[in-house]
Amino acid sequence: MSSIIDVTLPHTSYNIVISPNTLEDVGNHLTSLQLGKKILVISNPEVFNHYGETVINSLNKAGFKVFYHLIPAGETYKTLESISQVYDVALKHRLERSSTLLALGGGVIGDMTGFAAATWLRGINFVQVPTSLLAMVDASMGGKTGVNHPQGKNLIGAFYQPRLVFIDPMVLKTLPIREFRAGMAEVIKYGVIWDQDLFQQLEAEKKLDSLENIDLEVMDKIITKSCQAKVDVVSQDEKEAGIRAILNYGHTIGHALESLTGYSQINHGEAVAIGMAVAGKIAVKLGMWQEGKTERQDNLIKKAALPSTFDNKLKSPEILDSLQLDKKVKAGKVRFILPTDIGQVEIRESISSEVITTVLEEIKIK
Ligand SMILES: NC(=O)c1ccc[n+]([C@@H]2O[C@H](COP(=O)([O-])OP(=O)(O)OC[C@H]3O[C@@H](n4cnc5c(N)ncnc54)[C@H](O)[C@@H]3O)[C@@H](O)[C@H]2O)c1
Ligand SMILES: O=C(O)C(=O)C[C@@H](O)[C@H](O)[C@H](O)COP(=O)(O)O
Ligand SMILES: [Zn+2]
Repeated sequence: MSSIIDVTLPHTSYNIVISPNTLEDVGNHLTSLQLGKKILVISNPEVFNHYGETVINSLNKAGFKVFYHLIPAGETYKTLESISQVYDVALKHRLERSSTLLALGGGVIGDMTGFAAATWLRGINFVQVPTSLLAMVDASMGGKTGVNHPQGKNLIGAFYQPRLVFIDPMVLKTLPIREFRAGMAEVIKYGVIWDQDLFQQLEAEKKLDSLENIDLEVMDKIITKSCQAKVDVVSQDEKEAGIRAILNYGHTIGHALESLTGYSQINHGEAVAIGMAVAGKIAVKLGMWQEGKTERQDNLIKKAALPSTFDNKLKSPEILDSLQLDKKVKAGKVRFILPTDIGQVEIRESISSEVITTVLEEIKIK
């Protein structure tokens, strides 16, 4: 069964279409958007080998003139250099203001394609066809686009909304298991910050560690509920002036771990899982929520076979330093998103370095 979530924002609106087994129809969903004829598909070789032909045939059938450009897979390619190559291809094919960049891939491809679309000719159309669980439930919607700086995650970017997000959950069948688990981290995040029903549904599942262990209908519901949670938040605060910061739960520490390890040792979802474990423990130390609730969160993290500890090669002082580059820093103060209940969080500043260091030391692999 397919479902549509409407995203209504002050200056634009678009649909998130969740439609299992219908990737070959993606072109038809674009015909009503009044796009120009040219579409440049941005993907990586892994994803393109699986789904490139289906998507390109579908776009051709719907009357579009299609080009493609592949960027090697991985977070280490989420750079300005990769964006520069997209510009060169856009120039070569004479993309116009009415042309479209279509992201076919995970969050790395989606964030970069969105940023290229936001900046080429000062803004051309952008469509998301997310293929990883993480991109389906989070990265493909809401308009955060950009690339990493060697010292800090997503430091370069723009808010730029897609015209359509088209999700076919069946493509998850080829997603490597480690990446499936990474997506589960953001799903668990929504349970903690926003949707206690989702949290309880995740608790009711025996396993969350692979697609094979989850009924397909349940998986579709998990994806839909997660998208709805993100849309509920973003539609109240498109550019993170306030409440949207809660979507950053687990990311304060998570992003620091990703950048300090060169974007190559732990993936984004793993970093967020560790970050949520840290945030839960900080909240307990501050008396904001109870040990039992941290355990419930950490059990979900474990059930998804995600990490909640990290290697002790990283020193707490360098992690504390890296937190200063977080985009939530305000007037020089680091802000954390901390849980107060299942389904509820608060934005807190002035958490002492001592509390953060104590928790970091507690959760390190000894
Ligand atoms: N813009 C946002 O709101 C937002 C939200 C969350 C995360 N992000 C960003 O998203 C990125 C992480 O995204 P990700 O977890 O998708 O990582 P990713 O894009 O690196 O994809 C993970 C891996 O899975 C492969 N893959 C993807 N779909 C596949 C499929 N169906 N079959 C086979 N292989 C497939 C990719 O080739 C890649 O090797 C990070 O850069 C993070 O910062 C952005
Ligand atoms: O959409 C948001 O807002 C989020 O914070 C979602 C996060 O899962 C995502 O990783 C986002 O890219 C992080 O944003 P950043 O502003 O901290 O780079
Ligand atoms: Zn994230």
